[in-house]
Amino acid sequence: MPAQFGSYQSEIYLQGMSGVVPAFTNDPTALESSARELMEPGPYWYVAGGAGSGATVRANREAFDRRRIVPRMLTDATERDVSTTVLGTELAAPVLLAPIGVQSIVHPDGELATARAAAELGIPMILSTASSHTIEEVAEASGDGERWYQLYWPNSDDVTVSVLERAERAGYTALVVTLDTWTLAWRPHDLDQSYLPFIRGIGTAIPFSDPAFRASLERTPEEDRNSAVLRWVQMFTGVDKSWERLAFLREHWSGPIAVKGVLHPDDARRAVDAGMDGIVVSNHGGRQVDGSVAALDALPGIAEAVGDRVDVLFDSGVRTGADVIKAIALGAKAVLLGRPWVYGLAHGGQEGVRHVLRGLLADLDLTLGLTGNRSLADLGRHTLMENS
Ligand SMILES: Cc1cc2nc3c(=O)[nH]c(=O)nc-3n(C[C@H](O)[C@H](O)[C@H](O)COP(=O)(O)O)c2cc1C
Ligand SMILES: CCCCC(=O)C(=O)O
Repeated sequence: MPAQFGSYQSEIYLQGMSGVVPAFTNDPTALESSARELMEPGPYWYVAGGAGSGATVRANREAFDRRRIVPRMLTDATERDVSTTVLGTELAAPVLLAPIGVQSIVHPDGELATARAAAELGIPMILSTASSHTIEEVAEASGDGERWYQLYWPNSDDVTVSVLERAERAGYTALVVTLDTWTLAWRPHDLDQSYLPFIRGIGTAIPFSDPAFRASLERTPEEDRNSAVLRWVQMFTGVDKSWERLAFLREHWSGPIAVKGVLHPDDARRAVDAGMDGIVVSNHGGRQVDGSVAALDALPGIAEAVGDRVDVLFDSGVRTGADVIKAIALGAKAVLLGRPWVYGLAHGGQEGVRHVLRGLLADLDLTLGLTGNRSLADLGRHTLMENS
């Protein structure tokens, strides 16, 4: 049975007829504005901010706005199917939750709330290595939901193996290895806060939970929390790796592996040569290289370079159903959604995340139909027109 996400709109009509309006706005821009009012400035700017002048955050949106969809008429798109398969996982819609760290600074339930909302809707959550709840706690919260794990590749083989084994034992199937944050970028908002929000969020779980990591410390996190957090940052960022070293991860992870943060077609080819199963075209939501190419502008060249040898995923700037359609038309199999559901989390924990995801899925389904398409396979470069 194809999922009929568009029926969400009918639910809203019915609510309206009984005089009830939704608890949260359906407008992503308004949701971000009210999150800004709700959240403390430190956590808000940690989420919303970008590297340097913010040029890449803006470029990501500009690249979407520059491309327009050309709708087709009388194609009988009354029934749609937005399902797809990515890295061996069957998805009801081409959407996953991007890995987002330290979610407890946004809402006390953090990753647990997000995992529950994602599982309710059948959307895989990619759990960040920088999670403020442990791998095992989040796995339990996700029930029978699909689980993917994101790796910040530690500068210690023992810790790497320990973290990967824990994730596999907890039922995580696919691995996403983030390449673009081997050190944190120049982020003025966070520097102005001395990274306090991040330190607060990371201190709640990670330094305390991994046995191999604990063994690497001179004093336990309970004795010296600040040193443990500092050690975490040094160990989980701090060192660039090589393409050849990806073989080590392959040895220690039995499921599919994707690399995240690829923006150049030659790097995409290297990922294929290194035996990766997927690539996430991403500039980390504009948080790493100020002035970087917009991720959407990098997507077509990469999709062309790798063909169907690996699954191409995309993130950075997706806000609406139309954005998902544009990314798929340019060669992505699915997209990762970042900040919008974090603002949902700020508004109402699990309920807020669910609200954002349901809205996006309904918008995608309706917009696909209204553009005259019945499935994702109908989309391609012909779907879009580029404005200069
Ligand atoms: C607050 C925040 C924390 C993030 N933490 C991680 C992380 O722990 N690991 C990771 O690979 N990417 C992380 N990212 C990047 C996202 O996975 C994703 O690439 C980005 O948010 C996509 O851009 P968008 O927010 O514009 O949709 C983070 C992004 C934000 C906004
Ligand atoms: C070590 C970095 C963790 C979070 C992250 O990826 C981000 O803030 O963008």
